[in-house]
Amino acid sequence: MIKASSNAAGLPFLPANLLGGLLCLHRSQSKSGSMATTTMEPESAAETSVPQAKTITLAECQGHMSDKDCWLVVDGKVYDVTPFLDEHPGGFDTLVSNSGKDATEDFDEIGHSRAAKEMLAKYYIGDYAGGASRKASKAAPAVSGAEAASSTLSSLLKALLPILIVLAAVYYLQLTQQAKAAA
Ligand code: HEM
Repeated sequence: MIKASSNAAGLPFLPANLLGGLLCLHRSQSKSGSMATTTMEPESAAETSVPQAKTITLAECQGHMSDKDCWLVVDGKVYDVTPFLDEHPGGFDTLVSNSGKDATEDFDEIGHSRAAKEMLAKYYIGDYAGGASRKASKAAPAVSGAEAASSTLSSLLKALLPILIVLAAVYYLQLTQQAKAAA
């Protein structure tokens, strides 16, 4: 049985301690979650840097936005589609107008065939420094089990918090009534 203690103002410590403990637990969980991410980063960077892909920034891509020199980004990768401009069944202008930016959304919206997706490899020149594009960033949370577990715990605590506050209030009222009855 857990006993409640009182401070100088006669307030019971138990609910506050209970809540405080839970909040600390929550905080330490989030901290360990972020620590895990930072400590794991160099490892995964080392793993991915083995093939030594060139990283290309958005600014670099923006220097290649003409019908003579055309770079675009699809799914976190940069493609120099200059030799393909005249062959593109969707027209060279669609490629030029999608150059110098992340064209993933437009590329996907067209519903390009598997053959078209396989053609991409022919024009690959490096990885996009702007980070994973829409498709890649959607897939990322699914593979991170630790992050998913941490967010589940976080939402569980958020759901429990109002209940704990109500319980603490009821408990406090009971104690004050008992104190009044005893007086
Ligand atoms: C490097 C990137 C790209 C490659 C290799 C590529 C390749 C192709 C190929 C092979 C087709 C023929 C249809 C198919 O097989 O799906 C096609 C059609 C098409 N593409 Fe692309 N494409 C690229 C980027 C883009 C982008 C960024 C757009 C922007 C909207 C675009 C718009 C279109 C359109 C409108 C068609 C015609 C679809 C139709 O007539 O039904 N493409 N593309």
